[in-house]
Amino acid sequence: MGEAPAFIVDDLLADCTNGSDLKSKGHQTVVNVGNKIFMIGSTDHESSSTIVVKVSENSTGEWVIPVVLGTRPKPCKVHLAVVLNEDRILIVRGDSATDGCFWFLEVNTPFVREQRKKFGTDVVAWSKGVVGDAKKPIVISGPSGVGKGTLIANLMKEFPSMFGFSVSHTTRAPREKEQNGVHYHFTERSVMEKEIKDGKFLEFASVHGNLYGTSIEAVEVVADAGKRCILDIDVQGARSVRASSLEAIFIFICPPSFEELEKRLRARGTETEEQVQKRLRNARAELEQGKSPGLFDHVLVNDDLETCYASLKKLLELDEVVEIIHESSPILVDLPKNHSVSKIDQKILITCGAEEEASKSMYLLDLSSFKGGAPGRTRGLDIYSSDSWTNGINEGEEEKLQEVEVMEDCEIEDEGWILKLK
Ligand SMILES: Nc1ncnc2c1ncn2[C@@H]1O[C@H](COP(=O)(O)OP(=O)(O)OP(=O)(O)O)[C@@H](O)[C@H]1O
Ligand SMILES: Nc1nc2c(ncn2[C@@H]2O[C@H](COP(=O)(O)O)[C@@H](O)[C@H]2O)c(=O)[nH]1
Repeated sequence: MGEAPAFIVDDLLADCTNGSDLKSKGHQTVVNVGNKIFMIGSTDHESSSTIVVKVSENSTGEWVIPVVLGTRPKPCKVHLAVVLNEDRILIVRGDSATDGCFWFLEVNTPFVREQRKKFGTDVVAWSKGVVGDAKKPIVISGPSGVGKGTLIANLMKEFPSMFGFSVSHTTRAPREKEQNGVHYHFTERSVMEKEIKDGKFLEFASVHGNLYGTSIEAVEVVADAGKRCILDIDVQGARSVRASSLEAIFIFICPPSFEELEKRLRARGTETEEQVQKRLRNARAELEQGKSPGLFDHVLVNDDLETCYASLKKLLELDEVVEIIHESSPILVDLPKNHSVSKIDQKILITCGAEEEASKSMYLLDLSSFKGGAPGRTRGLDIYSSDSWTNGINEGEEEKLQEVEVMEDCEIEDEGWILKLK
């Protein structure tokens, strides 16, 4: 039997208050997860550009605003909320195309639990849902001067619509041809330290005397553009990403010899002698760490550039790919206030329009193979509209879905914030 969905406060208010002024309080949903209640949405008196989250312990009834991580969805006229696996809440925004429609509010995932310890307070994290199975991000590491940037530039040039570069933050000064926002976000140390403290970074490390880091946004921007993200980060960063929930492919690039590495670094001519010495000292340690068991999935030796690039393309299964740019046409989920939702296993059926309406439409959201999550996107969602939804549902499940109780009677207490099941 499926779980009951969250309560849509607006709808409940409409059902239960017979037009009292409680109805005018913006759109919020209230959901119970474990011993906590989450209010998601905004009220008329909250002029926020994003959906607000409040949390209350069941026992206290007092609302607090938790630390909210990740890019947040903008408020919308109507949304629905469904608790999934007791650790995240699915939010379906009513007025967006599928690429901005599905959001996950993580309330007790491993990432959130880890952040809660770090902040010493309640933490929730947003992760945008991505329809379809976007390919895993690629982490490329290796000592300075080995040719990571050159290999990445080749990939981006040959497959511009397939790959996007994760633009890191750094406190180092820009080189002559480097552009802010393209090669790096060049940042003051104090600003970057504050942003790290605020949880904006997926990973960061002190590298050759400067601070470098990948913001969550840098990775999300690439995913939003429908591209596969490439991260050029040092071994410490790769270790942090490995420990995070971002599922990626980890590739280590080695030089053919230490002498050749030194030659390339000097020939590049971007560092002072002192900096070259420092980078070479660090390179010895990085080459050792590159061998750490379980850290890298692939090791490539960049001796001849063309050969190494061909090997990189082969392991990314691009050796026989010719880039074709095609536009996808997303399904538009038009979620009116008048909707209902049912859940069975990992499938969510959204019915728009009243039962008796001839024009009612249905969407089936299949979450059975979702992956990833905060920090970053939740990938692998499938959506079927009423014309095609039987494609996404197994034999017998259609009947089971219809058995699910959609709404239950409720009582409103405390101006509609706390809802009690009868
Ligand atoms: N296979 C190769 N053979 C010879 N030179 C190479 C090869 N690959 C890259 N180079 C050259 O080596 C220099 C360093 O390359 P690149 O800047 O790509 O290294 P990197 O690993 O990105 O360094 P960093 O980590 O410092 O950013 C560049 O001048 C580049 O043109
Ligand atoms: N941990 C991270 N390392 C990063 C990041 N961005 C770049 N790097 C690594 O720093 C060194 C030096 O880079 P350079 O541009 O100053 O030559 C190199 O190994 C990069 O891979 C990051 O966001 N996080």
